[in-house]
Amino acid sequence: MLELTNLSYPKRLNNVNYCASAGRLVGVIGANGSGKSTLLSIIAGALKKANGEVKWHSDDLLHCSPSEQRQQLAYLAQKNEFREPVRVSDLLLTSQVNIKESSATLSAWRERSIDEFHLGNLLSRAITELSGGEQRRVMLACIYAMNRSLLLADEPTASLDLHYQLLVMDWLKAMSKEGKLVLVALHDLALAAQYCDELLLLNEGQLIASGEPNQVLTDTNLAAAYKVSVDWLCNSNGVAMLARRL
Ligand SMILES: Nc1ncnc2c1ncn2[C@@H]1O[C@H](COP(=O)(O)OP(=O)(O)OP(=O)(O)O)[C@@H](O)[C@H]1O
Repeated sequence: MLELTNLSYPKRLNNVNYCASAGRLVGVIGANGSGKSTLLSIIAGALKKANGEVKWHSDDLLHCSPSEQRQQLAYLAQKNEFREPVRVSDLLLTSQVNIKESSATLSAWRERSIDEFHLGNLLSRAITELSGGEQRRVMLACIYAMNRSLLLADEPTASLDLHYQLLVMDWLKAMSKEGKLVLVALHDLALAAQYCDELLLLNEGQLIASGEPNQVLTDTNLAAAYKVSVDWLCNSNGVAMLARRL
C-alpha cells in the first residue's frame, strides 16, 4: 500500500492525500505544469524537502537513504540527458547497482528486459548515438531490470512510436498484474482510459479527482483541468477521443 498524506511542495504541489494498493496501474494525469512530475519525483526521492508523508508498506520513503530507496522502487524520469557515450549494456548493469540480489538473478532480469524492449541489436551501441525513442526504450529496460515492487514512470510513452507506446502500456499493465504498484504520468487520455485501473487528476498542484477512469474523465473534470470537451469512441480494440478546446 502506498499512502500519500498531506504531500506538498512549495508552489508546485498542495496537500495531496491518496492511497493506492499493490497490483494497480494508476495513471497520473493533468495539464502541463499541473504537478505530475513533481509528484512522481518526490515519491522517487529525486526531489527533496517535500512536506507530508509518503509511506510504502511500513517505510517512510521521504526519509529513506538512496540505497534503501533502490530496494523499494524504480523510477523513470521525464527526461534523461546523456552526455557520455556509455554502452547500452553498461547502462543496464549500472541500473542494478546496489540491488541486493544474486548475480544470476540480476542477469536473468537483464536478459528479460533486453527481450521485452527488443534491445538485442542496440547493446553494444553508445546511448548518445541512439534516437530519442531508442534511448527511451533503453531507460524502460533499465527500470525493468531493477524489478522493484513500486514502479514510477513519468511519460514513458513520450517519443515512442505507436507500436512501442502500446508495448509499454501492455508491459506496465502486466507489471501491475504481477502485483507491483505502477504509477504512470500520461498525457494520452485515451491510453489512460484504456489501461489504467485508477487515475489521479492534478490541476495547479491540487488533486481534483481520483478513482476509476470513468469517474475521473468526466466532462466537468476535463473542462476544469484541460479546458477541453471530449467525445469518446470505444470498441473492443480500445479507446479513442476527439477533443476540442473550450
Ligand atoms: N525546477 C523547477 N523549479 C521551479 N519550478 C519548477 C521546476 N520544475 C517544475 N516547476 C514548476 O512546478 C509546477 C509543476 O511542474 P511539473 O513539472 O510537476 O508539471 P507536470 O504536470 O509534470 O507538467 P508537464 O506535463 O509539462 O510535464 C509548474 O508550475 C512548474 O513551472
